[in-house]
Amino acid sequence: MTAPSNLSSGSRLARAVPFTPKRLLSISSSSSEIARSTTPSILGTAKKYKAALSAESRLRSTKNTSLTPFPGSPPKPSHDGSRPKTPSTPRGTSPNPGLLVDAGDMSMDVSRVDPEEVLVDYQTVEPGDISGDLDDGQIPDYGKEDKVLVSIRIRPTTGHIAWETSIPHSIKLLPQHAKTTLNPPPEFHFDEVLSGSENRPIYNAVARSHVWAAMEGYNAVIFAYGQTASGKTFTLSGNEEQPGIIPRAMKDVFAHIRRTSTREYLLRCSYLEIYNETIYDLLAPPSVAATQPVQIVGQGVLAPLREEVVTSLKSVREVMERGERHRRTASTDWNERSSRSHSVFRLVIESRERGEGKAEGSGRQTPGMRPPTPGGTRLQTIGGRSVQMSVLSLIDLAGSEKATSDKERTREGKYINTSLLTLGSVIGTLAENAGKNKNDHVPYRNSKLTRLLQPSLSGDARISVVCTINPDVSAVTESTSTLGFAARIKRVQLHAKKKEVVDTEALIERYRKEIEELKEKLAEREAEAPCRNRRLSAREQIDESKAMRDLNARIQQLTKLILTSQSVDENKGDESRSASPVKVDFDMSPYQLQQELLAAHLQIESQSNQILSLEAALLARPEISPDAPEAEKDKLIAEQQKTIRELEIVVRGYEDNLGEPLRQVKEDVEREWVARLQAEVRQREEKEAWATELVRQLEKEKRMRTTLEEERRALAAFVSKFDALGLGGGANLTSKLKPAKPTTGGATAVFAERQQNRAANLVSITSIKEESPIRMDIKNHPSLLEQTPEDDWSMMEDASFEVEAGKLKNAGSRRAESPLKDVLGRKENIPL
Ligand SMILES: Nc1ncnc2c1ncn2[C@@H]1O[C@H](COP(=O)(O)OP(=O)(O)OP(=O)(O)O)[C@@H](O)[C@H]1O
Repeated sequence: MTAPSNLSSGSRLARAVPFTPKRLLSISSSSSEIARSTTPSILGTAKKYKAALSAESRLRSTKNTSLTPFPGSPPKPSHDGSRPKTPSTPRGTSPNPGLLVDAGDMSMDVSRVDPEEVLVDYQTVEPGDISGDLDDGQIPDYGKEDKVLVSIRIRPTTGHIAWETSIPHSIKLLPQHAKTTLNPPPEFHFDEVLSGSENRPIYNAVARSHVWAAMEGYNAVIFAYGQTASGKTFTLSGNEEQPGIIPRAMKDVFAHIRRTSTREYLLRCSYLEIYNETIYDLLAPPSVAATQPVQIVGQGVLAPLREEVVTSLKSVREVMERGERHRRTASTDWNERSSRSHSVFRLVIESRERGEGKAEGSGRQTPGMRPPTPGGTRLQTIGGRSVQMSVLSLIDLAGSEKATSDKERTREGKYINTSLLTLGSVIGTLAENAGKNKNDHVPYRNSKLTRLLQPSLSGDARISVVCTINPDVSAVTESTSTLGFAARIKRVQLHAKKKEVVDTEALIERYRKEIEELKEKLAEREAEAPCRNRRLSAREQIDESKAMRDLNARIQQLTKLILTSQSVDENKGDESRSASPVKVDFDMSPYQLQQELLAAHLQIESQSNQILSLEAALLARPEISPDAPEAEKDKLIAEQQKTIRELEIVVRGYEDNLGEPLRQVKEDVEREWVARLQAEVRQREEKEAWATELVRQLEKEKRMRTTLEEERRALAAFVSKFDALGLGGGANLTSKLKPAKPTTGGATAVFAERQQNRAANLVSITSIKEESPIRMDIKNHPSLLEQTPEDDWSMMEDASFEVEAGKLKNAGSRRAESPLKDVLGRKENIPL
């Protein structure tokens, strides 16, 4: 299906909506004097909502039955001049004094009423509150819990349409309207793409699931975003014929209560606007609102903020009407009644299970006794019935716009555009963080709007966004920008959780009761155990003891839970806290925040230590409550004494039967091993002494061998010299001197004799070795003199090192008288 047919078939299109910007009555717009009453209140739907309106409201609704004039048609002049003036006129000087009186008369300020008296349940909802097309009996599907529900609403136009839509999910710019023909224009896909002037399908598609989620305990936010005059207010507020999301949501709230017979509700609403970066309370008397702007004091916590308790659709209507009257709207070049501020309608829904009868005597406290913390629950947790709390926020953003011909409007437009730009960059960063799993800084603080939305945008709410666009060719740039915003917010990740405040005292009481019951059961089983075990098979006995162990484990677990709940209770201060208790003040300096964080860390640490020591103390103490009967205490003491006696017997038996023999064995073993160790040490010392001696001898013999070698060489030189001189006989000398021939008794003979002596010496050394303490077959081994120092010593086994000290000594002394020494001693006799 294509857009033109679709868009032009909208039910309201018979009354074509010219969208071309027009200067509207420049005098009235510039003077900011257009009465608000020219626009019918969205709540002026007396015919549709059956509940009766107050006389005051009726009077107003009869005045305001005319439809919103479409841009282009001249605004109706103010009849009574009661319209609150646009910003140039302070709100406190509203010319309608009746408004101030109304505010006081009709209000049910939550701080002045007893919440227990204004509870709503299925019995108190009037059938008229839920009649009509909403109560169709279908409970909506909540959709994707972790994603923002993003829908596009295309307003009808009589102009030339630039967009092609494939209802219900996609929209694409017609190629001929694209800035460049290089790339085909992108196709955008959303959860819903809707058109036409019917508000009911819009509500069902984009809001109903979120309203129900809020009733079930989730925070929910529904907001409209788009260019000025694209239909945001029409979508959220609607008109008499086409009530928008807010009135339909309120009707659905009561429809939900009507069909939930098990719970009772406390509903309170507030209405505020952000105008030129200041938050104003639309429900406070204008003089108060003007002088005391609302501050954001913590995550989603606003003060001072008037909250009105509502008990019926009629009361919601009255409250909303009051707020609507105070909203700032003005005629601009594009919209006859343009919202000049962002408006936020909040409904705080608290609920708990319905109890039996009234709350008297059930622990409830009179209002005022315990002042509620800002952002905390008003409803008390009674008798273990926890309180669920959620906030439904319905936000009509001001529209982005170009500079107008009016100075005041241009100034407002700057603020509007800046806060929308900040919203865009916050959404962009959140989308980026979600897509790339990053944690980049999100600039929430750059505008009041984003600060207000921070808890929701951080993921603590279910969010539905309706992006309204004008499909006209003249608005392609703005519509493309709106679709870009819609595409980005679709990527934001949510993780909204139900908020529940638990009545810890009741919980602890419940745990205590369960422990008592379990202990009784355990005692019964233990008492029966002796005779029962005789009857049971081995298998059954195992099962039985497992069951006992399970009972014990459950008792331990419950006792731990009591401790944890108690410590939570001690820390909760003066008010039951919600499950999301962290309230950070945005205006704190980083240093203050650091200090807070440090203090919180220390507190957590000391608490966990406390829990651990308490657990240990609990485990160590006998399992009996202090207020138990004396007989029970005596019984426990007797049992403990019996256990101690048994343990003593066991210990004595151990001593008698095992202690003594074990000691003897130990002593024997010790004695034996000490003797062995000493022997080993002795042997090792002896081996070391022998090795040292051996090394010493080796060195000595090496020296002797060197001396002998030198002597042999000297002798040989002497002999050859001697023979050369012919002194030894037998040698033919050719010299004049004619040396004598060596004779048989000459030097050669002396040399031969000396060689013989040397051999004899060697034999005598060998004989010394035979007496060595080393038991080895020395005949088959070379003597130390014939060995080089590098020779392998490893052939000497340990066994051969049995030292006989005497032999070693003798050998030593004999070696001192070795014949080698004779040879050396006779060296000087050798003729040179
Ligand atoms: N879907 C629609 N069907 C019929 N009329 C519509 C539709 N959408 C918007 N209009 C009409 O167009 C005019 C401008 O709409 P509206 O005031 O809701 O725009 P807006 O986006 O809230 O503008 P602003 O940002 O300036 O407040 C109104 O007269 C409204 O009745």
